[in-house]
Amino acid sequence: MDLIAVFGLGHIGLPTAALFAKAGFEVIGVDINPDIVNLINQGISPIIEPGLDELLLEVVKKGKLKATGDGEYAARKANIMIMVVPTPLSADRSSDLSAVISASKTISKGLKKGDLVIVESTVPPTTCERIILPILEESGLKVSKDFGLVYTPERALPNNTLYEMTHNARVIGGIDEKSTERAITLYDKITKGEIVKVKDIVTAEMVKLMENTYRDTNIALANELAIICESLGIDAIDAIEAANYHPRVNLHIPGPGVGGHCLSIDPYFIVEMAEARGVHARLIRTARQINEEMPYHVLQLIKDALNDTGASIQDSNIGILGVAYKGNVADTRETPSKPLIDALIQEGAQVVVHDPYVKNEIIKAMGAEPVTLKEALKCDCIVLMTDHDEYREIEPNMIHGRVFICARPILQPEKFKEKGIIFKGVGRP
Ligand SMILES: NC(=O)c1ccc[n+]([C@@H]2O[C@H](COP(=O)([O-])OP(=O)(O)OC[C@H]3O[C@@H](n4cnc5c(N)ncnc54)[C@H](O)[C@@H]3O)[C@@H](O)[C@H]2O)c1
Ligand SMILES: CC(=O)N[C@@H]1[C@@H](OP(=O)(O)OP(=O)(O)OC[C@H]2O[C@@H](n3ccc(=O)[nH]c3=O)[C@H](O)[C@@H]2O)O[C@H](CO)[C@@H](O)[C@@H]1O
Repeated sequence: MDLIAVFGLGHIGLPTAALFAKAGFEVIGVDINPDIVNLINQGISPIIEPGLDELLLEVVKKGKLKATGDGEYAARKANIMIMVVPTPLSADRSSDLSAVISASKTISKGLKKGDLVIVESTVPPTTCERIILPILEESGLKVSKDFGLVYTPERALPNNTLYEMTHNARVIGGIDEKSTERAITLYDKITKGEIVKVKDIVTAEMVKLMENTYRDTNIALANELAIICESLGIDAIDAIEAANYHPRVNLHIPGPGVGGHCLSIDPYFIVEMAEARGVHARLIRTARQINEEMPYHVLQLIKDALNDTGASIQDSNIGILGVAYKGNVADTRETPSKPLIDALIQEGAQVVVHDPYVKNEIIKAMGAEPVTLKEALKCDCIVLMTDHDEYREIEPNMIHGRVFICARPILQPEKFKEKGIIFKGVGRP
């Protein structure tokens, strides 16, 4: 049986490694962070994800999954290498492929005849052929003749990762038929969903970006419609719900912006590649701009609501509910709460934060003071930014301040307004 090395033991790499280990493979997990390696070798997951704690403990106890910081050793031992390292944006919004380049160099040092390299990291189209392949060939081996190369996007939804990783359709595109077929046989061992073979590696890279761009663009549409509904004095959530009764309409949910390591980044990978070819991805770029401006729309709602009470941001304390990028996760990457907190602090507000999932040190690093929910609800102005389930239980009598800004449509405005609370929300009249 193939020995698999997974490079990058994060939100996607760790569940992937654990699932292959559970399927019976010997798996070596590689990570450059020694704390992550240590925790995993004790069977402790550094990531909060339903079902992962139990699965990890089981495969580590059985000796099926071992973590290491020594990538070269792992590459020499394994015959299948899966790359799931991060691909963030640089400050100028171009792709930062430094982790992909570094992992490719490590794999190249241990590459052997007959190996298969699989890329799962989300990358701009052509990255596998243009950047990863030449590094792998620095080994002296030739692709197709000596080793295989495949791109397969991961599309699991955080907070439902294990289910979606095994049940979603899996798209696979290889550098040649042999690579593709070998990857199909491999992923078939952990996939109950359909396996979709695409013609080439660039198509597979592009599929991933198209999916997230579709979602980001649709959320931008919902956000723009929400702002228009606010100006009309009508409830965008009611309107969207009614519109979605149409059999061919599926409007998304407006909110305070789009966060996470995927939707807020991946569309820029398309923009980057399009621009390099002289194509202007106008819609995709505009959608990003609309979503990135949403935290400042929330800021305006706060200002307007405080103004209604004769107060201002400078003399108010603000309680933010939620800094995770979405409900019921601990991930704060690209969270819309961060630009809002920055803007509030810059305008002189006292900012406290409650988040049941996010560690206090992460909240402090954002420049805010972590507090309990009870304390946050005592603030002059409360701003609900994340749709954690816990916040769905908030009742008007739990609130001490007069202003409640609800950036997610998870509470009924009327209930709060009836009690004299100034309630404003994205898309709410
Ligand atoms: N998080 C998601 O929901 C999701 C879903 C689908 C695809 N993706 C893509 O998967 C990739 C990984 O995302 P993630 O959310 O798992 O990231 P993550 O930050 O949670 O994990 C990445 C891990 O890789 C490690 N790492 C960095 N450089 C390394 C190197 N050179 N060698 C070995 N390990 C290294 C880091 O220490 C970290 O533990 C990204 O390209 C992302 O776009 C993410
Ligand atoms: C195409 C798709 O489904 N891709 C998924 C996505 O996972 P994700 O967790 O990043 O996705 P979302 O849940 O969409 O959240 C993103 C942000 O958008 C906000 N949002 C969402 C819906 C809405 O109607 N209104 C909103 O405002 C939400 O609060 C949050 O900030 O990318 C992963 C990595 O590539 C994929 O693997 C995974 O399949």
